[in-house]
Amino acid sequence: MSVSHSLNLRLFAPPPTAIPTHAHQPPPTLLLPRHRRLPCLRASSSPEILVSDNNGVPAPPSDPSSFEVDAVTEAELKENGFRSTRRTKLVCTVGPATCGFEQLEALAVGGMNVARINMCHGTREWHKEVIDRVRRLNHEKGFAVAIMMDTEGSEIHMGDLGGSSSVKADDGEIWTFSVRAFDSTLPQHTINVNYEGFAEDVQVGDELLVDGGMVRFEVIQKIGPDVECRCTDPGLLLPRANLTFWRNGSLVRERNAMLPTISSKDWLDIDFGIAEGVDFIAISFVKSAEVITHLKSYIAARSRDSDISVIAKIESIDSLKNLEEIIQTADGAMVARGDLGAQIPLEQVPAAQQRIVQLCRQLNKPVIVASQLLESMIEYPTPTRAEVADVSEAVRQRADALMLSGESAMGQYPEKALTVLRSVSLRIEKWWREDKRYEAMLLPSVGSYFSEKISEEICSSAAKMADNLEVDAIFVYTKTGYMASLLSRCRPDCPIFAFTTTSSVRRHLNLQWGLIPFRLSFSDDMESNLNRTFALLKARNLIKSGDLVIAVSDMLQSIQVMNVP
Ligand SMILES: Nc1ncnc2c1ncn2[C@@H]1O[C@H](COP(=O)(O)OP(=O)(O)OP(=O)(O)O)[C@@H](O)[C@H]1O
Ligand SMILES: CC(=O)C(=O)O
Ligand SMILES: [K+]
Ligand SMILES: [Mg+2]
Repeated sequence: MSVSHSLNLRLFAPPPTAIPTHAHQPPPTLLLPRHRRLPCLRASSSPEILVSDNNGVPAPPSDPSSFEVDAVTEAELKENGFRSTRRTKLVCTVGPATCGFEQLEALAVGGMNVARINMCHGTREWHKEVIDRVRRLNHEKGFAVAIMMDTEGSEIHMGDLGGSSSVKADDGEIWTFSVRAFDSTLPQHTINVNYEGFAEDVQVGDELLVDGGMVRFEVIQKIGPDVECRCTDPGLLLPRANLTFWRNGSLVRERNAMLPTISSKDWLDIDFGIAEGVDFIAISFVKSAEVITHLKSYIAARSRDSDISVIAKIESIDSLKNLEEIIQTADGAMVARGDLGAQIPLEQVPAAQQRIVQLCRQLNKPVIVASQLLESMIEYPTPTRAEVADVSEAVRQRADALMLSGESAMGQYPEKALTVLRSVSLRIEKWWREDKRYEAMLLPSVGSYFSEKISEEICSSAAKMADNLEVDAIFVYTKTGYMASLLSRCRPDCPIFAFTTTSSVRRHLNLQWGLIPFRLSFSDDMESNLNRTFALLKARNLIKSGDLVIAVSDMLQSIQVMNVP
């Protein structure tokens, strides 16, 4: 059976026949089976994976076989079929444990969708090498791994540990926190602090928290630029770990509230990110929406055709206060639980996470849940049960992406940690589909223009139809990626194949839930696009005759339901 039904909603150029221009108007036109009327394009003998340009430059539209999908997606689709592809996306922080080409390749093969570089650590030259390697990987192997640059932000943190990757602080030990610049090696039990005003601001009796309480000290004495502290909660000190100090049970933040969100060093890093053409810039310690607006206009002025997305990291009390407008202004958000847990009581972090994830979905912005998902795997090859439960909860909340930090940057088992994220995501997604455990979420309209509202209606209808008809996949043809994001937002049961014309949009879509992005040069003629896609996918055994597909497009604003011929 090869049946196709189509509903076309055209806003700007209505053809002579009566075509409804509004969802509330007369019933959709049901056209006759399409593929009987159409010659199916023959698949070229073996359509090559088009090597990615990786700078967002579309492939020449004249190339008829231009089609880009990575080997891992391809293998996954072939092995397990559409239904069991992973919907939750995975972000890996790249550090000394994973910066080599083979290590990066292993992560890409393991499911890394986005590589994060943290400008708190390493030099720009180091980061440039990582970016170049990821680019090469995309170029040579057809991956679409996006690059996210994370700014340092101007919070108080420790310095490097004189070359050590970590140092143990034991109970009762006396450590010196100092703003002095030591020119040779650090004296024993001494930690550098980056903030000049540190010794002035802290008081004897204050509690000093490293990484939000992973290690705790009590301030016992101030001697000029040095602050002597006693370790009260032992643990591992990591280079450049964040520091907060607490007095009478509250966070002391008058001083660091004066520090700018984007420091002068951050601006240089941002210039670097723009020059390198990273896909996402994640801004640490965002306090208000203004800083996002400011950064976006800076990026726009610096690179006119840049499509760098700005991700707001929610990791401070102020960001929670201004949450809605921050998310509204940004292109996405990160639940940065590491620092967030240092600013609000730990028991409030889960509720904050749930609120941020829900709000992002309502506002149609991708959201990443980050930090300590598999913290114990920095040292051990298996996660704790509690960590698996935490990952499951983030997947169940249907966050767009999960992120590894220390686990992939400097841990001993980066690939194993990624495997855990992948297998837990797959299992929970399956459980949730089979048991229909999700609560329906009210998704308010987000578009400002009528055409955007039509797109929203089309996508929510298509997603609902896909669930009710149990289709195998939704195909979306989208130049900007907007229609794909609207479909992803509906979190349908089936995967969404997103066909887009540029590598840059393809990489951006790689952060969003349920999207399998392909680069394909297509035309405004949906019938020929569909036939070409079917031919290309069939030639690679990615789909087969009879698969039920819903296709939508942002050029035509249409919905079509059909069996693959
Ligand atoms: N480029 C790098 N070079 C060296 N070490 C790194 C690098 N990136 C990360 N790390 C190590 O991995 C750990 C965890 O990384 P992560 O990106 O979470 O940093 P973080 O310092 O906790 O800051 P943030 O709050 O920005 O996440 C770091 O504390 C650091 O020890
Ligand atoms: C990711 C990050 O910055 C944090 O958790 O603090
Ligand atoms: K950072
Ligand atoms: Mg942080």
